[in-house]
Amino acid sequence: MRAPFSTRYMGSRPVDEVFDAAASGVHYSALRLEELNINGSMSGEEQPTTSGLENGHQEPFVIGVAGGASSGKSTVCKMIIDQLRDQRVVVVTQESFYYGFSDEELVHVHDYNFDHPDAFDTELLLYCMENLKHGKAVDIPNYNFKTYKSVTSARKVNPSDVIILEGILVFHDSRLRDLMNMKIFVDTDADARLTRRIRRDTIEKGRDIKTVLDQYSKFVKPAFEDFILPTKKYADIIIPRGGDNDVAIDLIVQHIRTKLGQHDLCKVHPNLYVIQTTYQIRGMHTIIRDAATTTHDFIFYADRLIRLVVEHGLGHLPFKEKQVITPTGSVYTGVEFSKRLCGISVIRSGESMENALRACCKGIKIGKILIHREGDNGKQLIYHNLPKDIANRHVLLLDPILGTGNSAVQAISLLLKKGVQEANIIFLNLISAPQGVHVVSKRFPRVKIVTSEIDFGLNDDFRVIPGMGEFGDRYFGTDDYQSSTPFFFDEKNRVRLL
Ligand SMILES: O=P(O)(O)OC[C@H]1O[C@H](OP(=O)(O)OP(=O)(O)O)[C@H](O)[C@@H]1O
Ligand SMILES: O=c1cc[nH]c(=O)[nH]1
Repeated sequence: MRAPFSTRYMGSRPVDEVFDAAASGVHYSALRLEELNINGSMSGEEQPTTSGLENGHQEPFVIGVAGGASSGKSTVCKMIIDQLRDQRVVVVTQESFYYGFSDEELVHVHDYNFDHPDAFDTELLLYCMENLKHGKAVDIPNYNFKTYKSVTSARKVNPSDVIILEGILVFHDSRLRDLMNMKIFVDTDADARLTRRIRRDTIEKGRDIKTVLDQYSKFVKPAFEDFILPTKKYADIIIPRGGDNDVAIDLIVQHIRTKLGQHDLCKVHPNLYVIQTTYQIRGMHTIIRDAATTTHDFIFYADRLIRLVVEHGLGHLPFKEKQVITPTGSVYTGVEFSKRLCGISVIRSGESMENALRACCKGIKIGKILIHREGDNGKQLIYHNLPKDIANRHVLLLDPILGTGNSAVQAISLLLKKGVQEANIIFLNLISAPQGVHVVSKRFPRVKIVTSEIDFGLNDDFRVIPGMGEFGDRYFGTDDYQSSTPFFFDEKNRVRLL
């Protein structure tokens, strides 16, 4: 239903206010990274804990791009699309959802506030976005700016890997916000927005400057302050200077690419679980991947990430329903953790994950496997010490890197030989290369792989790219280079010391 015409009128303000800076004067760096809470730890008798992080990989990645009129939102969208050229991207603009005018209403069109939330058919927009998010094609209306009429079912939009919803008020309705995986606010200062508006409306729309300034002071500026600016607080990323900010757009595209890489791999391998990324997780990865990070910091941040992966992995264990009586005498119906577990670490890097597992599962038995690297691509099993009753246990296999997958195949083959059920193995790691995921999943489709990031691939030395170098050397302090050692990347993207 179209909202009452009158609710979309607003009081006018004098033209001389037009040139007041609407920007609050608050300075933002290129990206405001939202800090998200990560689950803490728990303990208990060999008790795994569940993680709040979900593996929501089946749906398209929805990006909301909001900001004042003429702030450069469509330029930002275009730059994102251009850089994501190998992905299927669809753009939905909020402007398509303007209510059309009846002939009687057209008489008052100059008193109409096009920057008010009620100017849009938000219910229809929500319906379309929900359908696209669930993989269904939709018909998007077409609003004609010259005739002020709306044609329903004007454009068929097919579901896509990435959906960008762009418009001045796309963050206004919480139901729309909830559909978005990433929210970007284009934060261009008021003078720049007004200058662009004057240029666009006088040159492209043939309007005179007085009409443009009148509309700005009467509707555009107040609506920006009352409705658009207050939605900035919902943004995950704020881009100052809009499309001129190449650095911010590069970072956004890189982040989307990472998400989409994981997304595709998860579609192909239903046994792969990538913990849902947050800027906290990206921040920790940024530190451990940095060649200049000290051993001390590497251990600290690797440990934090390992803890998250362990918590997430434990969430895949079976459980039984259990009822307890609370101190209020009430019944709480909950679950009981599976008790028959063990950890198996692949020496030596996997040993770095033992403490996190012990911290979550008190008293857990931990066995070991040593696999020797023969050349770079061959692996040989050298030693193992496993719990005697391992065949009756769920096994959490610990190794922070899944590269070629050769070590994992050796380790899993041994576990199966010892009678462990394939479906009872959960392989926990921090970084997986797609090659390793394919190898392990093809050979052992029932083994669950839980990881925190999927990288691009392997280099000629079978090192994960971009990776983090030799995990064991960096964690246990046996790496050659220190943060002060100068290095460069050779033609094969390997770190070389000077
Ligand atoms: O998937 P892949 O190609 O087999 O590579 C992964 C293996 O490489 C690392 O161990 P590494 O041989 O570096 O030994 P370390 O843990 O003793 O440092 C890692 O801990 C894995 O075990
Ligand atoms: O990149 C790699 C590959 C295997 N093992 C590591 O530690 N790093």
